[in-house]
Parts: sequence; C-alpha cells; structure tokens
Amino acid sequence: MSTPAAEHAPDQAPADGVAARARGLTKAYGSGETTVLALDSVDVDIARGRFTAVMGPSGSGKSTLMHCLAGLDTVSAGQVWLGDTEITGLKERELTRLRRDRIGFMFQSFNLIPTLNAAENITLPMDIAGKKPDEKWLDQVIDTLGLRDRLKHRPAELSGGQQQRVACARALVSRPELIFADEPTGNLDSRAGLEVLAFLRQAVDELGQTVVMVTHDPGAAAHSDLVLFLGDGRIVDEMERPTAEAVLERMKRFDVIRGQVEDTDGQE
Ligand SMILES: Nc1ncnc2c1ncn2[C@@H]1O[C@H](COP(=O)(O)OP(=O)(O)OP(=O)(O)O)[C@@H](O)[C@H]1O
Repeated sequence: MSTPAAEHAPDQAPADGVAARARGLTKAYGSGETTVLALDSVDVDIARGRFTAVMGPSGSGKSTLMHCLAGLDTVSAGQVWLGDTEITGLKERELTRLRRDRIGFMFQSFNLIPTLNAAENITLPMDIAGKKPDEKWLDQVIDTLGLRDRLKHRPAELSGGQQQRVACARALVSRPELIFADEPTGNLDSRAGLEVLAFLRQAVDELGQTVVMVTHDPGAAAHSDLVLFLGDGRIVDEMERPTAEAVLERMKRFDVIRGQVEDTDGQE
C-alpha cells in the first residue's frame, strides 16, 4: 500500500505487519543531462504474509524498486527498511549478511548451480552461511513444492518448471522475511508458469511467507493479493484482489497515455 509522498518523515520505522518499507525512495542513474530518474520519491509498504505484484511498462522502475528494497542497489535519496532494520546506510558486508539471512530470491533464469543436485541447490545458501536447515520445515517445503522424487537430480535433468520449483524451495528454506521474485515465470511455458505461481501462492497462504513479484504478465499478477503499478518511477495505482482482465485493462491505460505523448511529440 502506498501513501502520498507528502507524508515523509525522517524516520518511520515500520510496525509489525510491514515486511519492507520505503519512504521517499529515489534512484537516479548517471549525472548531468544524462540523468535517468528510475525511482522518483516512492513511498511503499509491503504487507507481511501477503503476495504483492509489481507491474508497469518497460523502464518504469520495477527492477530498480525491487533491487533497492532488497539492498542489491544503493539509493540516491530516501529510506528503506527490511522489518525494523533500516538498510539504507548499511555497509556492503552488513547488506550481504542481511540478504543472505533475511531475504529469498527467485530470478527468471533460475540461477541454480549445474553441478549440484536439487537437494544441494536448495540448501546451498544455508550451507554457505554455515547454518543447518530446520529439517521439518525443509521437508514441508520439499513436499509443498512436489520435489521429493527429484532431489537427486541435477538441474539439467529437470524441466524448467521443476528447476524454478527448486529455486523457489531454495528461496524458502531459510524462512526469509521476504521473497523477491523477478519475472519468475518469464522462462517457463504457461503450464509450468502456472504451477510456479500456484506454489508461490501456497507459500503465502500455507507457509505464511511474504512474496514480492515483478512481472509483465497480467495472468501472473492475478495470483497476487495486491498489484502495485509503477509509471515513470512512481507508484501510480494499486489494485486489491486483481483479476487478469482488470490488470490488462489497467496496463492498456499506460499505452493510451504513451500514445498520447507520442502524438503530441509528433505534432511539434
Ligand atoms: N544501471 C543502470 N544505468 C543507467 N540506467 C539504468 C540502469 N538500470 C536501470 N536504468 C534505467 O532506469 C529506468 C528504470 O529501469 P528498470 O530496469 O528498473 O525498469 P523496469 O520497469 O524493470 O523495466 P523492464 O520491464 O524493461 O525490465 C530505465 O529508464 C532504465 O533505462
């Protein structure tokens, strides 16, 4: 849920129900005349235990928002919190630890290690952190994702959908406060994509996880509880309990605005 930019206060650490918060989040790339304002004073609260989708035209700032919320990118101005930890201002080492311990990631290109089997890929982040996974939770994640009979397979021996399920299990295994999924269905056929979305939905509903997903696909966004629409680096709209049709209609309005701008440009 976004709030008007005018409400900035210097310090607004979030309450319990908020997994991540940004206030006045601004990100500029480049300098001088070539500056691109990728995020323009964004205020956003990501509700805990919910599935939030981020949509918007190409270049509207979706990935930048996700990267800044996840501490993968520095901000130009504003504040970001993960839970009650303000991450803006943390040193790279602290950010690395925070990402490792408190955030799960899923990417379009699964990012699995080809020489490790599914089970090893799932527990890799915890192994690197020198931590033992909670066996009961690990079992639950593996069963929820239907990976029990695939654990000894290497990524090349798995379908795209199965590989993304392994990536999903890897993101879930440490019970992160937040899972960021960047186009998780982008490389999958529609059936495998639907399967992965259903698992993300289950992770929220049955395992109590919090998921933020960037997507271009209105059908994918329809699996979320709330869609945030970005336009030119600002949150311009949001939609609760989205349907694919309603999201598609909303996205078409960006095209109309863009068309009008192009028409005006053409008249000059
Ligand atoms: N490293 C960078 N250097 C310069 N400009 C950048 C960089 N990363 C992003 N941008 C610019 O910032 C703006 C927002 O980019 P971003 O990738 O966040 O958009 P997006 O909505 O995720 O786009 P897409 O849907 O195409 O992935 C764009 O104008 C982009 O060109």
